[in-house]
Amino acid sequence: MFIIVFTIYENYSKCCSSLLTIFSLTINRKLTNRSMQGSSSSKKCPICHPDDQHEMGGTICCCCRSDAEEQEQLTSVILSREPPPQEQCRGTLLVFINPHSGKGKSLETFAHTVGPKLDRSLIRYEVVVTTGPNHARNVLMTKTDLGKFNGVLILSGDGLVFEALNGILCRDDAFRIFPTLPIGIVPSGSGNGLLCSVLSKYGTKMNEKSVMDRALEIATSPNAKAETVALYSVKTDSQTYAAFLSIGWGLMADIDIESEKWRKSLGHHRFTAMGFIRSCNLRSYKGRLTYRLYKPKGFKPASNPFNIYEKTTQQRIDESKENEGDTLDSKFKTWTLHDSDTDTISSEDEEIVIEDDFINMYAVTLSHIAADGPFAPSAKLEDNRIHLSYILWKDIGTRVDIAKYLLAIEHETHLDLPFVKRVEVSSMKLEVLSDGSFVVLDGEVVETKTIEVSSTRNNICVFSSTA
Ligand SMILES: Nc1ncnc2c1ncn2[C@@H]1O[C@H](COP(=O)(O)OP(=O)(O)OP(=O)(O)O)[C@@H](O)[C@H]1O
Repeated sequence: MFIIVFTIYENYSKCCSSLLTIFSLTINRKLTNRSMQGSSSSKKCPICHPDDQHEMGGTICCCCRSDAEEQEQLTSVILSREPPPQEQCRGTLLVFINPHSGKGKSLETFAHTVGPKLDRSLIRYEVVVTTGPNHARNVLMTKTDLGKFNGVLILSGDGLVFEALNGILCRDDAFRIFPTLPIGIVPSGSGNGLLCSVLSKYGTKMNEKSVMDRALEIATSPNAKAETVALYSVKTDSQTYAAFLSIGWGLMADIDIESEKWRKSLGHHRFTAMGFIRSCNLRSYKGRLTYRLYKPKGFKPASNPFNIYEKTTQQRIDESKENEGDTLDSKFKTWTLHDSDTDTISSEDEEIVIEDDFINMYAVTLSHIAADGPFAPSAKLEDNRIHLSYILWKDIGTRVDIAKYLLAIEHETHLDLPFVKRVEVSSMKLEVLSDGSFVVLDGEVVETKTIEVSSTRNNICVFSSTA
């Protein structure tokens, strides 16, 4: 009884705080609009004041301007900035801005904060404002001068990072580019697990402001460093992907995807609100999960931090070629799987198969999936093991257990609950045997009935600290 009351109370208070957030955002926007209206022109806006249309020359105020117009204006501010002189500049970034990510503030963040800071740091940039899904992917897939950049900066969430990496994966030089082209993130999306995992390693507090402040500092610093983050090979019914964060199916995947409609209004509170609804309306799904337990097999992953502006990507590629010699070139043509086919399979390496009714299956490769507590506290950036956890229908008592599980995630105690099974694996395969849920890879829905994930010895590099 206590738990029910407590659960309702906690969720109720969180819902209230979310409603307050919406309320304050609305008020804030109205106040901002009003103050801008007042200051912009003494003549009245012809849309706000249709009766005064006889008054010629009034400019349309910002609350009447469509989002598209606002975006166009911010884009032209960004594109018209004078770059620092080539001879003084420390390096160049390729920047992707998704104007619709999260609360839709990324253009504003770049125009007013990131751009001016990069200018002061003498860092040049080439900006791509993404016009829709696959824009960033196509640019990275086909760009012939990627080698001239010191890094890629992304103003969006994990979704655009995933898309960018999979654009690179389509290139012939993908496995040369991954470890030499650092990815920086300014958190503008609603899910920023990669950034939070990186920042938490250096003790940044996991709240929206601290994460944003630190991310801005690193993204615009001439002393920024990048370090290794493990990359995973994923095969679905029809495609191969590169992934860095998570594979979900069942409860948590549903919460993530079904709450997307509240992305703009609730921000990250959308997970709490949908979690509450879904634990009241619990569903289970039939599936077959096959995995192999992780063994280090002599692999010792390292962080390998380096200064981003000391060399361009091409210089880093050339340097690694010199150090390795041409004989190893084939290693950079495709994935280097952790469990190679040539390994002798011992009895401990055997695959374990579970066919059952699942409530949740969630596997992560990094510590954080969002800016709250870590989902897998023992996960390390460079380490290539997959932290798999799942809940079977037969193992839970009542649906209160699920509410307890969702609340426990915030307090980092979810993995200690008796009905949560967890294992560290080097490969896993999920076969979906009933409809109704989503298969979600790094926060993005993938249309498939089978998904196979393998640890690899490949890595990307991510902006992580300042010297
Ligand atoms: N201009 C655009 N309009 C609509 N979608 C876009 C645009 N540019 C990129 N996208 C797509 O939007 C998705 C952005 O996801 P991302 O995680 O970066 O942001 P987000 O706001 O946190 O989204 P989500 O909450 O869905 O994860 C990517 O899949 C990308 O392909």
